[in-house]
Amino acid sequence: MNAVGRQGQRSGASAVHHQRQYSDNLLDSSSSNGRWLQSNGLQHLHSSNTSLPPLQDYGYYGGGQGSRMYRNAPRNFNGGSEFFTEPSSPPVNSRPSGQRKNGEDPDSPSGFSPGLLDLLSFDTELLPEVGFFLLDIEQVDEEFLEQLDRPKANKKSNLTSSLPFAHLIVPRIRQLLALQQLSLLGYEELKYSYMIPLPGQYDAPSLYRSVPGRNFDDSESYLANSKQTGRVRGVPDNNLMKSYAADKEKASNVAKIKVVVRKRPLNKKELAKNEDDIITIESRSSSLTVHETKLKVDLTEYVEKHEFVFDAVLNEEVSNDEVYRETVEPIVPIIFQRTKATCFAYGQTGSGKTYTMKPLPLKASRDILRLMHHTYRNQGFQLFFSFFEIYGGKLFDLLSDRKKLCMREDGKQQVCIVGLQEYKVSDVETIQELIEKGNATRSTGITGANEESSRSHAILQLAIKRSADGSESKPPRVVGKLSFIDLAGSERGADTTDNDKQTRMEGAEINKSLLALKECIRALDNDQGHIPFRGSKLTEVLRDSFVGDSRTVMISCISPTSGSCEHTLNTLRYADRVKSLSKGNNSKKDTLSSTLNLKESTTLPLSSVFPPGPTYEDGIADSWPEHTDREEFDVSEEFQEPEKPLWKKTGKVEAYGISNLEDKVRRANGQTKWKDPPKFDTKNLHTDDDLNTLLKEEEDLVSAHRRQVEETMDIVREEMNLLVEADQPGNQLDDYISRLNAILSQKAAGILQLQNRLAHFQRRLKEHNVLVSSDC
Ligand SMILES: Nc1ncnc2c1ncn2[C@@H]1O[C@H](COP(=O)(O)OP(=O)(O)OP(=O)(O)O)[C@@H](O)[C@H]1O
Repeated sequence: MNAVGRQGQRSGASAVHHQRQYSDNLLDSSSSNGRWLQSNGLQHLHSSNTSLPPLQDYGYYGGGQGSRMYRNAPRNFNGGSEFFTEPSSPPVNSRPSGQRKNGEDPDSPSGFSPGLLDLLSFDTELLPEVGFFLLDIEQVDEEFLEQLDRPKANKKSNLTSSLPFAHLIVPRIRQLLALQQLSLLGYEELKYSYMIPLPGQYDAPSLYRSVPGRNFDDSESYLANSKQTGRVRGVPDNNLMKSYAADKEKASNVAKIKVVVRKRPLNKKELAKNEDDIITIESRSSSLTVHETKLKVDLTEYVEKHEFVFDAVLNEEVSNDEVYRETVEPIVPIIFQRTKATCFAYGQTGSGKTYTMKPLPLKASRDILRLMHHTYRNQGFQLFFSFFEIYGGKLFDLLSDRKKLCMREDGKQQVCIVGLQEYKVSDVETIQELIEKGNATRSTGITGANEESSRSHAILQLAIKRSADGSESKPPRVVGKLSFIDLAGSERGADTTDNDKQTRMEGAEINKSLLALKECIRALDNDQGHIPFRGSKLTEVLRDSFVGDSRTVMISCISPTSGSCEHTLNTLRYADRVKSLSKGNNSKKDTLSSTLNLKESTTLPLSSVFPPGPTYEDGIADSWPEHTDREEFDVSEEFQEPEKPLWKKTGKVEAYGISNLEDKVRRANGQTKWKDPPKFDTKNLHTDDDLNTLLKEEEDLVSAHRRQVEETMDIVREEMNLLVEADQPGNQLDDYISRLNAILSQKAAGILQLQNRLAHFQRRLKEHNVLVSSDC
């Protein structure tokens, strides 16, 4: 049984800059704390804490001795170039007079230097200075609390004096424990380092954890305010309750999946060629419109608009800092709460994936280290760094001269990458060097051509580990992980038709991994028991990021020009599917998103078997059917399984309900936007327009069918995974089969609708032909 408490306090004068100093060791045997423990018969607490590392041993931001400065000006997580250094204790001998080493001189509290102290060294004379204390509540039990509260709670105790403020602190600790029991506070949250505001000192809502948009040093500004105003205010009990509940809610508010789109600016070449920017962005509504130029049957041009809504849409003026704030920053704190998070960039070659991804790990590392050395100080967290790539289905270590790596699964189905170098890192400079080294290896890999980077997935992982007992004597275990993936260019998945076999194979592998990634994310967000991680090397490697509490941020990168229109639409459709098919898609914005995207996908008016002909926006009713839309991902050979065997196998297709029918087929459709559906009237048909309409419908039909095929492909792959898993002991084959049946029922309904649609089209074409021949 032991507890470690520390108090933080604000330095004296300056509101802008202030200095912090830390005790050399929380439980220095010569400290007042040590003496207090001894005098109170609690020396066992003392000795059990000697495993704690000395506080000055950070090696953070270059390390070194001497007092380091915090800037107490507003600052956000990413910090950037901002001045932020961690304090450390100056050598004892060099301490200025007037500053007291913790516990050295208990009789002169007025000379007490600001810093973190052991809870047990509280001194009543420090009352105006005391801010909060940190508590390793895992170690706290009722016996301990009683001992702290001895005068009231345990008259028979051998303690000779009570811990100062025990009467204030103990009820707080009990309150926290009660919150945990009420599930308002997770055990993990409670377990590690809590800063508990001292009653009567602050009415600050939550000092113990940073939240986005707030300084890590907010606690200090609270302290500063409190001191400046000289106010001593009570903290209503329910305020604390509320703050914990609110914080918990905040953590759970970090969306499981967040899809952000980033548009890059026109580059020099594009500007020189006077290329059009075809993408308009409405940041406030997180929407964007792609203006696609098409040709009518008479070869006149018209513009078709495709609208999309995502969680955030970033225009070409948005900086990398803002991208970080929008994407990764909110998930950094929760990886200390046993969360595995993945951030990946998706998009065609040259759309800005690397440009976007490159700065993120460094910014995240900075924040992680800041949390480790500040909020989670002395909790035994360690940061590990690794960087590897997947190229042609094989793994290469980017920090070991592209050494080939093997992936293995242990008995507990934990994936480990044999031979992968993992570096323990404690400062940003080292991380920066490692990132640069990995990037250089990546871009000069194999052929040395930059093109190759577009054909590999680069995975940079930041793992937070901690040994079970918080000490370094045992090997640390992963607490949370943040993976950054710079994916292969999405258009590469379509290289399966290339003449070169190598290129085809690469394309198939990329295709497979992009599909598998999408599937895993969807399965994750739907809390499906089965995550189809075996779909590709990429998802297998990321397996541990797909189990437990996970978060995914997808950044879709798009190029602005008309030459990239097709790829841009494919990227946006991929992103849309990742987002809109998810169960968690229930925020206000998301509802808007699905509504809008649904509106866009009304190409097949399912409510009618004989749907009216469409009118396009901008008064453009007709279009020549341009079959320019390539498969979003060409079907790789191994996915080209026929549907039939599946249907036969289950034998239940006819019995399936047609629920979610419209939804399913709408999803399977393209993004073509339609105005109010006009009435179809054969009498008013005008030859060219009608032909355009019909051909446009045919195009839509083909596109719907294409999506059906893609879905079938997914199902086949899913089924293959299921069968593989079913062979393993303990798996429930029945569950798998019924889930498969459910998927197939939706599929069957979709195909049925497609058939109806086809019949309708054939009828209309016939009518059209009759009309044309009578005109002649
Ligand atoms: N938002 C942006 N602002 C300014 N320049 C950008 C932006 N996004 C991309 N660029 C520039 O565009 C070029 C291509 O970007 P980048 O290399 O990141 O593309 P990519 O998608 O990673 O390509 P690949 O898949 O081939 O690796 C680079 O020169 C990059 O500096």
